[in-house]
Amino acid sequence: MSTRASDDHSPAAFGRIAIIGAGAWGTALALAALRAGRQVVLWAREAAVLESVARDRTNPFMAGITLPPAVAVTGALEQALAGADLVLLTTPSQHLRAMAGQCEGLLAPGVPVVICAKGVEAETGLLMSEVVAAAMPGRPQAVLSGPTFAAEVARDLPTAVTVAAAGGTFDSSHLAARVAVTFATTRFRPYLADDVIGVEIGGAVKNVIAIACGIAQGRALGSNARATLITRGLAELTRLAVALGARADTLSGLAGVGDLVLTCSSEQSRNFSYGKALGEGRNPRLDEGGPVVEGAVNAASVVALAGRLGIDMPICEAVDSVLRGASLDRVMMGLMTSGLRPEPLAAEDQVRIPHPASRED
Ligand SMILES: NC(=O)c1ccc[n+]([C@@H]2O[C@H](COP(=O)([O-])OP(=O)(O)OC[C@H]3O[C@@H](n4cnc5c(N)ncnc54)[C@H](O)[C@@H]3O)[C@@H](O)[C@H]2O)c1
Ligand SMILES: O=P(O)(O)OC[C@H](O)CO
Repeated sequence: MSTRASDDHSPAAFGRIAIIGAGAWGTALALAALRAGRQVVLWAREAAVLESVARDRTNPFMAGITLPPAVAVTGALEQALAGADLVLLTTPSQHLRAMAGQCEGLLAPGVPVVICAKGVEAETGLLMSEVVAAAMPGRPQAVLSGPTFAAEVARDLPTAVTVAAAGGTFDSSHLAARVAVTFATTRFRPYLADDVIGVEIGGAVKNVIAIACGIAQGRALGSNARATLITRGLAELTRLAVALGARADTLSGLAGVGDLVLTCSSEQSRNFSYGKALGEGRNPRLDEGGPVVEGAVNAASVVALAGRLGIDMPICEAVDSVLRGASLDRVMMGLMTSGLRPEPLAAEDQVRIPHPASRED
């Protein structure tokens, strides 16, 4: 049984949490909040989820877990938000704007939201925090990210996350600090950050890199290839984050390296598994209404965002090309034979030596 971590100087925890989106992540976070002693209402969009919960307290998005009666589940958004003092937005990235807009019309002023989706909006190239700022003007917001397979959180396996919110020192009124104490237990440990952009870019881009690692796995390219993709993937997401105003060291934290390593190393990851299927020469389907594969949905928007900023992201570009139908072997050859360059981030744009095996340099 988990116990709540608190002390006399703790920021005030939020008491009643509305979780908007009963996919795997919303379901897992509902259990985490309940274990931390909070009242929880989970909003489900699908009739099939509501029927399944009514029948035997299970959720098709989270196999093998029985929801305790204390997690209230409803299909009525107004009911879910009534009396909430904190709202978690757990819908996938491309639906966040619409859900945030619906919530805004129903939610009391000043109630903060926590963004739990990882991605970049396809139509606008905006980060999730920017989407929410547009859909919920002036509303306090935080981002929760990090290495978190929902199924492990649901089973109460030890997990650490990053909670980021803007605003200087983490005093007791800081939103990140309040969200952290709301969720902290002996099995779920939040860390605080104020670099919202860095945290968001880590979560959005690692999904694309995980597809590349899955492809390498499916192609049996070996462990060296995977370590290279993770390391050079980190260089890519750090470059993009810094260009957007983030701090490079944020990307060495849980929401950067932590999530990148997790997602790039495990078939539990939907992004990694999707890439593996591609690498094996299969044609995996992205089912409307099925489990979300954010990297496949977001590769093009990450590449477009990087392009607008003039940031070189060869691995993300390679994944985007493969998703558009380019030959895997040609794309891999392109990655291996691009110009030779220094490794440290700070110097890598300064020198580019033509690769002897490439006719394009
Ligand atoms: N599953 C995880 O392990 C995990 C962990 C951390 C973060 N996340 C992130 O959380 C977000 C949600 O992922 P998930 O794993 O809970 O999803 P999921 O694949 O388990 O479920 C799909 C979700 O999409 C929702 N959905 C489908 N169509 C919709 C629409 N038109 N409008 C609104 N909602 C719609 C469904 O209701 C459901 O909540 C993603 O951005 C994901 O990257 C997931
Ligand atoms: O299963 P994935 O690939 O969507 O990854 C889930 C989480 O983002 C891991 O932190």
